[in-house]
This record gives sequence, structure tokens and C-alpha cells, in this order.
Amino acid sequence: MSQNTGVKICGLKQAAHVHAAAEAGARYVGFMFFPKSPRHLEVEEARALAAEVPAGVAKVAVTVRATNEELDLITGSVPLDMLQLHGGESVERVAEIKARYGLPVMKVIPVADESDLAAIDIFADVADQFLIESKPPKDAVLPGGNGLSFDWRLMAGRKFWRKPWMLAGGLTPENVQEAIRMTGAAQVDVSSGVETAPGVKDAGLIRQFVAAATA
Ligand SMILES: O=C(O)c1ccccc1NCC(=O)[C@H](O)[C@H](O)COP(=O)(O)O
Repeated sequence: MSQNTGVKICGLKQAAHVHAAAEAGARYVGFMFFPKSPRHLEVEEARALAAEVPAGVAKVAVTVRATNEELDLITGSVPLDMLQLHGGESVERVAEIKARYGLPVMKVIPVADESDLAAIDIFADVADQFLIESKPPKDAVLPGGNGLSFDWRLMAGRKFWRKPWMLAGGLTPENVQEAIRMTGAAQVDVSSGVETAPGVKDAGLIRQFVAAATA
């Protein structure tokens, strides 16, 4: 663990939780734009929430195979620092989004087994960061935010990729220290693990998570 561990709290919907995350020391907050998600925000809600985020904390829009029309609306309405692409976007689409919006892009790499890690090299020229997380079950409604972890042993000795990366998937205040120890992650992301029900964040759990990740 390290006091320098970067923490992203994803799927925030309330100002109080944005404040709890920022005051605890989170470096990123994630706003969901995916109507099927219990964490989904309309752009007006996201714009109001973004105004609560202090300087120094990055505002990340999480999207899933969003069209240019949808991204135009999101980026035109909400002041953002990063776009997280959580769908099956191609290398070409990631490059197009990066050029069109001029924002850093975090590409999600879903992992179930070792072969899935090859995608990191494939996207390394176009993505600014990676979020490495568990592949969702085949019948899952959501491609992320499922509270499921993957086998962290797959990451052992793999931390020297060309771009920064974040570990995600099923992290909690209880397991995040072990996850960092096993993977060497310098950054971690959480959503379900700081909730009391899907989409319902808890300020105490947010504080516990950031404290454990940065202890
Ligand atoms: O959180 C969602 O509802 C979601 C829906 C669709 C795509 C992505 C989503 N979340 C993105 C995140 O970055 C989550 O924090 C990440 O998947 C980890 O989630 P969890 O396992 O719940 O901590």
C-alpha cells in the first residue's frame, strides 16, 4: 500500500458522496452515463454534481459504446477531465473519440483469463490509461459495476505497461489492501464496494475504502 495510491470512486449521484470522496483523498470521481445502470445520471444532474467536485479531483464520464451524439451532449454539458470507455470500442473508435473531444481516454480491459491482458498492448497507442477489471458474466445487464473480482494472480509481475492503469472489480474496504499487494496496482477503482444497495453510496464506506487503499 502507499499513500500515493490513486483512488477512483465511481457511480456517484449525490453531492454529499462527492464531498466524502474528495475529503477522504480520492483522485477521481466517476459519473455514469448508461441508462440501464442504477448509477445513471442525466446530463443536468451530472453538471450540478460536477460543480461540487473540488479542483485536483478528476471528473470522469463513464460511457458504454456511446454515439457521437451522446458524447457531444455529455461533453458539451458537463465539465470533464476524462472519458472512460466501458464498452467494446475498437482501437479506431477510441482514437476517434480522443481526437474529437480532446480529453484523456481511459479504456476498460475486461479480464477473465490471461489472454485478455493482450488487449492492453493493442490499445496502448490510443488510450491514456487503462481500467483493468473483471469480465462481466454473459447474462449481465451491466458491463461494469457488478461487484465481481477476477483472479488477481493474473496481474502478478505485470505492472510495467506503457500507460497508467487502475485495478477494478469487486474491490471493497476489506479486500483492497490485498488486491494492491497482489497486483502492484498504483490506482484502484470502486463502485459496489462502497454501496449499501445497487446505486446507493455510503459516505462511511467511501472513507473506509480510501483509507484502506492509501494506508
Ligand atoms: O457502475 C455501473 O453501473 C457501470 C455500468 C456500466 C458500465 C460501467 C459501470 N461502472 C464502471 C466502473 O468504473 C466501476 O467502478 C467498475 O466497473 C467497478 O465496479 P464494482 O465491481 O462495482 O466496484
